[in-house]
Amino acid sequence: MSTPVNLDTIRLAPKVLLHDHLDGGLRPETIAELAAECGYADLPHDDPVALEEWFASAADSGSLELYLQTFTHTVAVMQTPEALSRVAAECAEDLAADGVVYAEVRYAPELFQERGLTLDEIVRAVQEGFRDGERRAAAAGRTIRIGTLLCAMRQNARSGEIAELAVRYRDAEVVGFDIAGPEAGFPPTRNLDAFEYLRRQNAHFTIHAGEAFGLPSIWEALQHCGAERLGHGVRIVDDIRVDDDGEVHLGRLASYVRDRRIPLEMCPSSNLQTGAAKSLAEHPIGMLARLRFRVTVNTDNRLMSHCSMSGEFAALHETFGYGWADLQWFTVNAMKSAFLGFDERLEIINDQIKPGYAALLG
Ligand SMILES: O=c1[nH]cnc2c1ncn2[C@H]1C[C@H](O)[C@@H](CO)O1
Ligand SMILES: [Zn+2]
Repeated sequence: MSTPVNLDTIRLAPKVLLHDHLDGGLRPETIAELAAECGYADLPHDDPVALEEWFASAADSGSLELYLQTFTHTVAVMQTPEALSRVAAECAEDLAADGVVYAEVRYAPELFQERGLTLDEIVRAVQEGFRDGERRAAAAGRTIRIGTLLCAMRQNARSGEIAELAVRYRDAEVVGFDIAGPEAGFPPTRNLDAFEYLRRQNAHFTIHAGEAFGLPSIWEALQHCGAERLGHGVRIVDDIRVDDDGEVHLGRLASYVRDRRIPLEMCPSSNLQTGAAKSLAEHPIGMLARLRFRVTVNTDNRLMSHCSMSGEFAALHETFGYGWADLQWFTVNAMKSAFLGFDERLEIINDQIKPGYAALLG
């Protein structure tokens, strides 16, 4: 008999997460402790419970720009190697405890240089933290593997340096590159040199696009920059028309995205906060999944968006009625789209994902 689908059982299901920001997923207690240790006095609250509520409500702003302002406080307490390693280790532990078996976690190294760390010191500290967290998760009976994506911030002009950094650490579990930050006014083509360099290096990258800005940003990300995946990509629905009789028409860009199986890193809770979608029921993920786009489900920022991978799956189950077969489909989509080698992706699909869902399906 099939196991009922609810938050507790979803936690047991193997899950894959491709879009999660390291500086968007700190434990509130850790923020409070790190702030006290490093003398950061500008936290809106010292109490972790109040802090947790503050992040979720401040991020629930209706605009990406306001949402991003909340990161000032997490970034402020992540300026030493010890703090970076701790945050990374806890991230791995928390994801593993939620049943995530493979995650790609991203962050922008350039944000952690306020106290003089070099980019290499930052990457090494985070990688050590992830390895430590993977070991601690294993000791607690959970298997997780974390790949890292390095982000360049769209509003800065350091994408070349960060792309080189990602390539330098490609054999140390840095699996790719991304650009993040405010979308309007900062088209991805500003970073063309970095993307061309990455392509010459046969390196992987995704681009935040089609979140706060429409189709032109998706088109540029794919056709000018060569992105392999789209961070969010929700606005692709602007190129899909549904007639009154229900007939669906895909424009050229939407067709391209679906035909080429371009993975969409969709982050429903985050999109509700930034105004990219009005409600989960109206979120384009429903239509895009129905049309069999390569949809993946992600958290974006577990702290600001007050969510978890299991929570996102549970909300989708409640809103769209998705069952285990659908949740497995999202998970396999994500694993197929990961920036890990083909053989390693296949191993996780065959050894962890399929048996995990088979047991739940009964
Ligand atoms: O959803 C997002 N869109 C664009 N940028 C984002 C989003 N979530 C987080 N960021 C930014 C803020 C972080 O400081 C940075 C790197 O993780 O990425
Ligand atoms: Zn993001």
